[in-house]
Amino acid sequence: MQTITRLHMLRNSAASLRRDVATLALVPTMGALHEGHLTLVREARLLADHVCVSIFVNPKQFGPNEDLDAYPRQLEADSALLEAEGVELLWAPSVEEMYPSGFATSISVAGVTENFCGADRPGHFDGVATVVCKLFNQVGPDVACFGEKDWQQLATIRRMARDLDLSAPMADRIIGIPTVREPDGLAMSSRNRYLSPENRSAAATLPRAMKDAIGQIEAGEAVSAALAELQNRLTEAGFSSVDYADLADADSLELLRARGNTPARLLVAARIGGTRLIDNMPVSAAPD
Ligand SMILES: Nc1ncnc2c1ncn2[C@@H]1O[C@H](COP(=O)(O)OP(=O)(O)OP(=O)(O)O)[C@@H](O)[C@H]1O
Ligand SMILES: CC(C)(CO)[C@@H](O)C(=O)[O-]
Ligand code: BAL
Repeated sequence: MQTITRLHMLRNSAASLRRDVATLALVPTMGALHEGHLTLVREARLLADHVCVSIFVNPKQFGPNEDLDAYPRQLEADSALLEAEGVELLWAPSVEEMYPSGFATSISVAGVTENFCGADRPGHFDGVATVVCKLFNQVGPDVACFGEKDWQQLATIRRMARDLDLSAPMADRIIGIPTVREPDGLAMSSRNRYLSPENRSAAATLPRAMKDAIGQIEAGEAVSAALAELQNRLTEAGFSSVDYADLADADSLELLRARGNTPARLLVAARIGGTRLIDNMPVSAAPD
């Protein structure tokens, strides 16, 4: 595996991997890799001849009081994991390489970013869209893989790719990979390592309570009652706040007050011991 930190070298290496008819998949990450990321890498391997993984802790998607400085950085350990997966290219630019002095452009996607993390983290999705557009242009992948764990992020990137007619990758080659979970159901996340053992065990209430709420909604119970019960269970388990717990149309992310006849998603963000956890799960459409 080649590790590259300078853009002119990336362009040569990515171009040479794509020579002939070979295809290239990109898996964008912020590092601190876990099985969720490695699952994306394995799926990417099935979709293209070569895989490039990017590791870049993107300052533009962190708010002023968020964990940019504390975010785990472990390039050597990550590199060894990727090497073992047979990844050909690791793109690990510095902040200066990604955002040279004078950098002045931002991509803003309306609509899908309006609620949920978009409302709680102002500017977050502008930062994500901007860096992902740059990563696409830098690497020029045929396909790119993202986790469904970050459902709103995936919807934002797909919207951007459609709206800007991106060709590397085409919007329909932006692939969502189902959330990889710990044995107790908690979605894997680099931020789980912030949790104390006590909070880590309480955190498993999140996916359990979400599943139960979905069961109630699918059985015909009022959405508001199911969501209220979900919030109570999180509070009882030791979550200090619930940033949001809502039902949305799975594609547009418009809020739904009742289960409709299109696929929906239950999305939750909640804090425990200072750590903000997010999760989302499908809610099937109501039968006609
Ligand atoms: N448990 C998971 N299952 C599937 N994909 C995942 C999982 N966790 C992260 N990903 C995906 O990996 C990619 C890189 O995510 P990132 O590096 O931010 O990791 P993360 O674990 O989500 O970190 P954070 O704790 O910052 O949210 C994203 O597309 C993300 O959706
Ligand atoms: C897509 C991403 C790599 C952009 O920085 C990041 O938001 C992430 O890791 O999910
Ligand atoms: N995986 C999402 C990246 C973030 O929370 O900034």
